[in-house]
Amino acid sequence: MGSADTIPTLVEWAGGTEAFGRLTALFYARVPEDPILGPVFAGMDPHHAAHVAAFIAEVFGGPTGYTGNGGSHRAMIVRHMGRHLTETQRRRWIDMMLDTLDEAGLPSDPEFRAAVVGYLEWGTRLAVINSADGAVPPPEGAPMPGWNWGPPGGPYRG
Ligand code: HEM
Repeated sequence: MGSADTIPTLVEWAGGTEAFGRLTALFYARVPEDPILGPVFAGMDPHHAAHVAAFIAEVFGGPTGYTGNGGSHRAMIVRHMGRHLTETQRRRWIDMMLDTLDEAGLPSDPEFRAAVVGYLEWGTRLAVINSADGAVPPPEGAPMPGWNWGPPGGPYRG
């Protein structure tokens, strides 16, 4: 974690990539029993939770655990294409993710949660758009998105 005069990345503030591993493991363990999300993720890759954790941690300023293992921004988008995700499914995904952030013990301070919610709104709405007919994937080599603290600028430390 950054010293008092440096701004930590969102991953550092959360306690490292492992915190996101905890989050997605809990989330995707629950998904099969959910009446709305269960069918969407039927046949999910067994490594799905770990891949999503690596992706989010990389976006949040952590190590290159997704692109360093063959993933890319484009590959992630392609995984959503043709799935025709609905607003109901998106909303359920984000609602469950917000509950799981609490259960997995990720930081609950206003600055961290504002940044995370902003990202989840952005990312889930893009997932829906990219899952619709006619979506065009980004080019090979398109950079991973990066997310940071946004307007609050960093965690509040008194
Ligand atoms: C911020 C939001 C999201 C992120 C960061 C994200 C991330 C990812 C990633 C990284 C993959 C590829 C995993 C791999 O490489 O194996 C993936 C696949 C997938 N995502 Fe998302 N996703 C998001 C939102 C959503 C939403 C809202 C839905 C549905 C309601 C969804 C449904 C799926 C499905 C069905 C797959 C394929 C799973 C499989 O068959 O293995 N995603 N997502």
